[in-house]
Amino acid sequence: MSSSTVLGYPRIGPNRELKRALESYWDGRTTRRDLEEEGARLRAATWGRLAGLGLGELPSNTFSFYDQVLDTAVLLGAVPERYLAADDPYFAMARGTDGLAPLRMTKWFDTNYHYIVPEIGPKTVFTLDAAKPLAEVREARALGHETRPVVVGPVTFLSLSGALERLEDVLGPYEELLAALAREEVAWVQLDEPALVTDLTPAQLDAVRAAYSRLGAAPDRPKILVASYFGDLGPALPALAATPVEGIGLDLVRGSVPELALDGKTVFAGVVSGRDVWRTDPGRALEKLRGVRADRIVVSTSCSLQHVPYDVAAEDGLEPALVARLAFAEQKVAEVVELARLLADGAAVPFDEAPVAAASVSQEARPARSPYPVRAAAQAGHLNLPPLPTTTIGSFPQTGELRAARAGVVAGALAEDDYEKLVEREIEHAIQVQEDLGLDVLVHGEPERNDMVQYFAEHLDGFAVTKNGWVQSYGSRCTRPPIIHGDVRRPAPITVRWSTYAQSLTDRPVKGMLTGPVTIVAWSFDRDDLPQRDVVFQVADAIAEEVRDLEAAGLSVIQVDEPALRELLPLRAAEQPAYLEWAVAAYRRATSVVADRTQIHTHLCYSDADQILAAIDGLDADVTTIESARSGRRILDAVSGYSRGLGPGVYDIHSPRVPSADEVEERLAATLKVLPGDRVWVNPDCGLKTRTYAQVEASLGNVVEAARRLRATL
Ligand SMILES: Nc1nc2c(c(=O)[nH]1)N[C@@H](CNc1ccc(C(=O)N[C@@H](CCC(=O)N[C@@H](CCC(=O)N[C@@H](CCC(=O)O)C(=O)O)C(=O)O)C(=O)O)cc1)CN2
Ligand code: MET
Ligand SMILES: [Zn+2]
Repeated sequence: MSSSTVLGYPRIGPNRELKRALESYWDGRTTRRDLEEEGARLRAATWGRLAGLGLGELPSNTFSFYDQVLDTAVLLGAVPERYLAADDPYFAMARGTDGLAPLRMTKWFDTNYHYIVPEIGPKTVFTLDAAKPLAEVREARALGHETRPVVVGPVTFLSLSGALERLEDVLGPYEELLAALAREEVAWVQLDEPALVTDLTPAQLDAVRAAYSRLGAAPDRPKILVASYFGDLGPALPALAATPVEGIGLDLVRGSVPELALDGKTVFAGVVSGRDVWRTDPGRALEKLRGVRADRIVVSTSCSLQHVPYDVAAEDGLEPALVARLAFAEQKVAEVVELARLLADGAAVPFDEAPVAAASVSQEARPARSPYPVRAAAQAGHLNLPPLPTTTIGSFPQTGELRAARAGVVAGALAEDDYEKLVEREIEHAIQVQEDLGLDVLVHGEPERNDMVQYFAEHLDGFAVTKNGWVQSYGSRCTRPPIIHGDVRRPAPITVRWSTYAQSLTDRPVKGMLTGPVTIVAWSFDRDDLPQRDVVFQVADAIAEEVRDLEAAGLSVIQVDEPALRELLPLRAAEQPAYLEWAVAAYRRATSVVADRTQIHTHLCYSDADQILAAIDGLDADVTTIESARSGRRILDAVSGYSRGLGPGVYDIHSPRVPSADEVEERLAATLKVLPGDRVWVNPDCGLKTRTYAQVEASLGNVVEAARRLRATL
């Protein structure tokens, strides 16, 4: 007999109820109690929905007020001492307070979800605090649902914390957790181990064996499901199979059906993708399910559904032909249930005719730009910038007025013309602020954009956008990833009118501002009938047209952002060089169309730029701005001697804190120790859209001041 389950479910709420509850609590408009109550309502609604759809086994503890890795740190008692005195230590770790920087945040594997990086030192004492998973189990039970609590497993938790050597110390609390769940008469627990699909070091592989041999030997415990996802387990599969754990979760969408017979195990077979929005072909899924050799099969999703929106039924603006191909979380749950039924019935289901499209990508090679020194000289003559030029990453604060106005246009309550006038006023304001502050290369501030990817998707053929397809990116922040369903083309210029309007207001250079092809595809749901590379190249050609038009319209500096370049890096090292080669080629295809005197900037965030430095160099941008404020030394060491313009961020924009001029000066001085003064740019870590104008003006004022002080010393 087969059953059905999902590894996790979205938690932001079908109408972003959690986002609103969090932000009103953070603003002091509601209490912690109100927030808890909203959380309970959302969990109850999710369990009710999953049970109503006929799902066999329900997960719990997949809800979080901020992030599941942070929740696991709390579960293990790994709360750094300095946060304990805060009013709300949990959110102090996640977001910081006036006097306290938050913990670092970074990307969850190759997704656009961000987790909080636990801070674990040699002295961190692990003590179990199982309140949250126990409370969720009881809460669900009171509603009539038995559940399988989900917790990040020890190997992934410690690998992401850079503290694998603490394995022995952390296993005690995990054992106590198992015992507590056993006392609660919980049948199964799910330990998430996505780190096992990456290239494991011998130490990590030993850790897998040690951890699951020991937890498997615990006397009183629920059955253990070790859930892997985002790829194949590789050598971790036989290692796990040799331990006493009862269940192994396999991603059979990214990974393949293993040869190994998993005798004595239950396989949670992830045949419904948690990473895309396409319906599952039942014929193919059944073939995979029938290929799995195990004692028992539970039909499942490839990973948590937290990476897809709630419900296709909430969309009324999409083409019916597209809707027929789509499955969001609700629809995916129904698919899992139906596949379990078909498998149990031994039904014969034919394959869909998989449509295989032909890529309409021109393969014509573009001439490379002149060597950097030639370009640099042409640009210096043309732009006439001071040493240590100051700039920003592109976005200025997205005001409530702008958001409300966009909502008004969508609702038909505000005329397009009035909206565009508002955007122009916003640009005038941003330019005025930058001139007053004395910045050197200005931006228009991106007020016309709801999001740096969705905005482009709305103006390109081949993309569909949703009204309510929100997916959590971090904390209360969400995106609506566009859906790529056809060949990408640019029917008309997109940003030119806003950039030229901004340039018309000032004598200083304004940077045109575009999102790069890799990032546009990475933060969209990709089509499933073309290789990703071909789709990225189509987008690159569309962006190249925009770059050409911006140059022709008189913009001398054009930034093409690629913050997701690192994100799409395959998890297995063997696949990385091929990816980096085409990703870099796509970027050059988008940007190599300009004259020498036009300066191309790129921007990447996230602190592990050092891992792909060769690729960043390969982009061949004249100026690269990167995040570095929270990982300063390491990044500076990595980029020392970089041969083109570089702007390591001088302050962290994720926090409302205003950096002092002294602090910025110190960072700049450190940068000048490793990079020649004529190459260094001065800028924040990333865009300013999540900040307020008051914060931005104060911070940038200090940045300009620090740059001036240091210029005097060059
Ligand atoms: N796609 C993407 N991924 C990214 C980033 C990014 O900028 N974009 N940055 C990095 C960090 N991730 C981020 C993800 C989201 C946001 C963010 O600010 N999201 C906004 C939503 C942006 C948006 O789509 N805004 C729309 C809709 C805004 C909205 O909520 N409107 C209200 C109505 C308007 C009102 O009265 O306020 C509603 O629908 O209820 C708009 O401005 O038009 C949010 O969650 O608040 C920031 C960073 C990495 N990944
Ligand atoms: C996540 S990277 C953001 C780049 C974009 N130009 C901005 O300033 O918001
Ligand atoms: Zn950024």
